[in-house]
Amino acid sequence: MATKRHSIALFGGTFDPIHFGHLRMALELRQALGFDEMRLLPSHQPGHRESPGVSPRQRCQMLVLALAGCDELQLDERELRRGGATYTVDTLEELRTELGPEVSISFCMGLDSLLSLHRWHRWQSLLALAHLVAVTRPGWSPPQRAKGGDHSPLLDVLERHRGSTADLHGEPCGRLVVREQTLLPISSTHIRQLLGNGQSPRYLLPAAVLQYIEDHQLYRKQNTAGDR
Ligand SMILES: Nc1ncnc2c1ncn2[C@@H]1O[C@H](COP(=O)(O)OP(=O)(O)OP(=O)(O)O)[C@@H](O)[C@H]1O
Ligand SMILES: O=C(O)c1ccc[n+]([C@@H]2O[C@H](COP(=O)([O-])O)[C@@H](O)[C@H]2O)c1
Repeated sequence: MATKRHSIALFGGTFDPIHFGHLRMALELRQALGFDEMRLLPSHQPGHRESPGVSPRQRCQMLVLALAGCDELQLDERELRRGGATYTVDTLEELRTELGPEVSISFCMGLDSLLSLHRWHRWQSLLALAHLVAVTRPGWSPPQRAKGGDHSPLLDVLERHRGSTADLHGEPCGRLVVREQTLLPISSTHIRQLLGNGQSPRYLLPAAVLQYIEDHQLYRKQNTAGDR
């Protein structure tokens, strides 16, 4: 029978800005899957999408405010410290070197992120470094092979590595767990749109984060560059 080893979960994102959807997902995952640590991991410069509208430092400050007083979630700033284009495989390699081969590392994401995994930098190396945990989000269905369906490298890998919650604790890496969880229908895009239209995103994100956005006049229509 598998023994429980120290387990660290990472929840990576652009967090532009952080909102209650991210925070609830991270907290519920930690509670439901029994991770010893759950770290929010803001990316520096996502290689796969448009540059965020505010600076990495500002996104990080909003995370600090969002996590204040919460012992169950931590902030991991390594991607911001590393700078440059952010690739998850680099982060996992760095962590694996730091933590050694036995600690369980799980990289958590929404299902929308999992569906584009085959476009991530060196994606085939990810499961040799960590487990992947994907949470279903309204409007997205888990990947499925069509009857007599095409060859899909992503589906092949996902099927081969499918595992259970127990595997996340019994093994250090190499399993994919897809978990159904009620997700709050909130997105950073919607929050940015509200602010851009002069409307309040109140109740979608922590009050301290909204106060920071207002104090620094972020996400206004004319403000797209931030203070990089
Ligand atoms: N409402 C939500 N509940 C749970 N997870 C979410 C939610 N929104 C995004 N996520 C997940 O959080 C991670 C980081 O997402 P990201 O920072 O891009 O947030 P977002 O709200 O999707 O932003 P944007 O609208 O700018 O794309 C991704 O894995 C994504 O699937
Ligand atoms: O490494 C990659 O190529 C890669 C491509 C897309 C997304 N990611 C990571 O997935 C996480 C969620 O991304 P996003 O764009 O939804 O914020 C975040 O930690 C990104 O760094 C990583």
